[in-house]
Amino acid sequence: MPIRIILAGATGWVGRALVPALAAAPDLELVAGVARSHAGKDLGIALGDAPSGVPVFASVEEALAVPADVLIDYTKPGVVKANALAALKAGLGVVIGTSGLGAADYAELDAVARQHEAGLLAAGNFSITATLLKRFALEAAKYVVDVEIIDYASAGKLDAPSGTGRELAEALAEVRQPATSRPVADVVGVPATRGGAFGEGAREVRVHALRLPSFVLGVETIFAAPDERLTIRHDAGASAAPYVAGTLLAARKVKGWIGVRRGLDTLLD
Ligand SMILES: NC(=O)C1=CN([C@@H]2O[C@H](COP(=O)(O)OP(=O)(O)OC[C@H]3O[C@@H](n4cnc5c(N)ncnc54)[C@H](O)[C@@H]3O)[C@@H](O)[C@H]2O)C=CC1
Ligand SMILES: O=C(O)C1=N[C@H](C(=O)O)C[C@H](O)C1
Repeated sequence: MPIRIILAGATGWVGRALVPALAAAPDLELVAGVARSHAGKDLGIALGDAPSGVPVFASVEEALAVPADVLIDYTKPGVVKANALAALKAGLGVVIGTSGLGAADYAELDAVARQHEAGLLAAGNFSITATLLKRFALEAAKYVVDVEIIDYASAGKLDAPSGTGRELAEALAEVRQPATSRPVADVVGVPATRGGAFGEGAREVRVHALRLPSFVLGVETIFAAPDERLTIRHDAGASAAPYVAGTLLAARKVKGWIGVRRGLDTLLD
């Protein structure tokens, strides 16, 4: 029997790239979409295609009336947590692509997921190359003490840092060695220019978020030692294609554990 999927954000940039991929996957079945502006319509028609038989609801709460196994969420930072909580409480597995949540949110979601014996996979970036950046950066942090992150995105992006940059910073803060840079409390001038911090004390990781026209999403991880530097950088292109395969992989796997996992890297060998 196929895994039944509710897709929140079904008419968005990523959502509309997932719809045909779900339709082409024999082991997955899209049973409902969520998109406030198209509620009550057939999803195929909402996307300008032939009727698909998939209903569109205004909220995840309403869509949960349709029997389903997994919620995929690509909506907005302000709504994703409530969507995930509703789905976990209904016993669904949850796949989160939406950015904006951090370690404290995921700790809360983990408690609810365990209470309801459900799994959740959140990835700041479902593309394979961005996932490799995280893997390589975590490896580099074993050998190089100092690291900071630059997070580039479009002028209109709601959240800062990006989901990609935040997941990377939080993961690096878990494994990095204490920085050699001057503590921010000792900085003369405008300390905020040293960026936002994830983690504690000298092990915190500083993220510098740029929001400018022409960028989609880029994350630059800069490791430095005396007289040398290593830069590991990922740049997203203009289409949502790179996120599709990773999202579907997560939807296939997420019923296989209880609690929260963060990062597509947790599903790779
Ligand atoms: N993890 C990853 O690999 C990626 C994550 N993202 C993140 O995914 C999120 C969505 O990105 P896009 O598709 O570009 O956004 P978008 O703005 O194109 O689409 C958002 C969708 O959410 C729906 N929506 C908005 N508010 C809603 C609500 N209250 N209830 C239900 N649906 C609602 C909209 O109708 C729309 O269909 C962003 O946070 C973005 O940063 C984007 C690309 C890749
Ligand atoms: O908002 C976007 O566009 C993107 N957001 C994701 C993030 O917040 O990391 C990543 C994706 O490449 C594009």
